[in-house]
Amino acid sequence: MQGCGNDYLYFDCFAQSVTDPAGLARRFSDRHFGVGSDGVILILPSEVADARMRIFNADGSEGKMCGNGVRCVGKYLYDSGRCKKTALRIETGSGIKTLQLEVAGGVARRATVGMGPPDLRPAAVPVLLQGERVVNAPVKIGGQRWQITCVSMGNPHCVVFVDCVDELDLTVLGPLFAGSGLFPEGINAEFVQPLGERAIKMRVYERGSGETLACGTGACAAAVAAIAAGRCRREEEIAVSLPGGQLQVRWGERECYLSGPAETVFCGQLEW
Ligand SMILES: N[C@@H](CCC[C@H](N)C(=O)O)C(=O)O
Repeated sequence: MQGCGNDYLYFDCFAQSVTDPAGLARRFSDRHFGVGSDGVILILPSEVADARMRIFNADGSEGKMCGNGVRCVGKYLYDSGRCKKTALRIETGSGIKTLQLEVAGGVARRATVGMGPPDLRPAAVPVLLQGERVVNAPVKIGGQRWQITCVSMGNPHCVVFVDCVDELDLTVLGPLFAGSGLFPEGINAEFVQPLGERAIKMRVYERGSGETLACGTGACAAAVAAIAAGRCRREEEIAVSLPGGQLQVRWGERECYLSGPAETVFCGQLEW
């Protein structure tokens, strides 16, 4: 399934167990020698919610949360009949997320997720700035000066505002940020071009997967950073344009809400 082109291989673990999800992700995420994906997501039974999800990046590392993935998990639960409810609760590595599905023609097409409160003082902030609110903080990465805003959406994000995202070479910049030594837990780096008070355009270099067509937690982090930096208005829903499509983010009183599509690409069986 994919959400704005952020594609994962999903395994229904209600009826089977996957013993080596990290190895599976490394083997089958490869776009030439595998199936091709940004990683693997396991859909598991939960004792406290309708289901539990675990996300593994393409390099086998485990993430705590995936905004595009959790929408697809909701779609799978509904479409497969495992949980025929439009209001769902999914357990993730960063807590239980609530989902509201939009159904048309008998299948779930879109979902809105309560992503939890953003944290502008995340534990995984750059070592130099630990404990501080990191908004437009000056740092030097790759011999160049940048202003970074750090946001945790259950996973770590570093947001940088730029004039034009299309001009950037993320295959160079992404590894520079990741390898800067500032982010002990690794980092999802979002490069964001403000488009007004209610819209931003962004590209993302994800921890463990490289550049992806979209990142749900990243879209929330970017919108929160744009509001914190005074570039967008908190009262408005923010349209986030990504290479794979558009997501909507609203920073409500208590938490962030992420809305966007969820689509099935194909179903099949893997022999491994
Ligand atoms: N693409 C995801 C985030 C996946 C996990 C991330 N790479 C990490 O390691 O934190 C999303 O849609 O949020």
